[in-house]
Amino acid sequence: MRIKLINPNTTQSMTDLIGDAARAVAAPATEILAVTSRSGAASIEGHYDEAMSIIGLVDEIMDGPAADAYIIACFGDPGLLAAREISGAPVFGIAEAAMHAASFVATGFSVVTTLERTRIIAEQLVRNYGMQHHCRRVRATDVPVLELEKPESNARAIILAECERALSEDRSEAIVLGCAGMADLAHYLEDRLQVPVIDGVVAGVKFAEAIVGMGLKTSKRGDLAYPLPKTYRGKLAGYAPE
Ligand SMILES: O=C(O)C[C@H]1NC(=O)NC1=O
Repeated sequence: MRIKLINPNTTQSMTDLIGDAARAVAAPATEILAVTSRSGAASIEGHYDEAMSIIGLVDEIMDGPAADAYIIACFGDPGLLAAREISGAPVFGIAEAAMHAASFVATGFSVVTTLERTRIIAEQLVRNYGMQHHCRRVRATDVPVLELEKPESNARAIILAECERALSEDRSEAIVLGCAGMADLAHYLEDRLQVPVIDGVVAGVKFAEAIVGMGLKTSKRGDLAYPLPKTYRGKLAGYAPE
């Protein structure tokens, strides 16, 4: 099967890191196609960045070789429901996938993400996904997304310390990494924390393999049916549903 992993920000180095994490766990028969959005923000850190990322995400679903499943590799799961509308193939957001994976291996988990403003967005996702009974707390580290890959940011140590506080203060038994750019930290953290540390990229790949393997596709009844044909005007005229 082919899984298309879409980084909706426009930073290729993050896509490379995400693709490596996905390929490390993909089954031998799974092809991982990791792509970077061709339009939008270098990093997605807020509602406006998320909104502006959706056209680039849609382009990646509409263009190029068809995939058996799509993964939105951004912890805000931007455009997840719109992507499910336009795709027959299953679409996964890494936040939703990571939270469900954590709920299978721990009674309670904490999310450790980047900025305070994305912490608030992640809290909204917890409620949207019905994870209030499993997620003990969402924590911010104040490490900007693009600083994660810079050794001088000391991101590893900062994130490890926040995870340790989560285990001691939140009564959590697992950690969800709240940014696709943390995908390379899961083993480092798990070795030191001795609890499950879930990266949504990995969770997304394995859930995609399972759902596709079950022969399931996105329901085209109700709100996830293909968009209604209509006229679009202005800059988005070319995106009119046919
Ligand atoms: O909101 C965040 O901090 C995480 C989110 N932003 C981004 O560009 N990739 C992400 O996973």
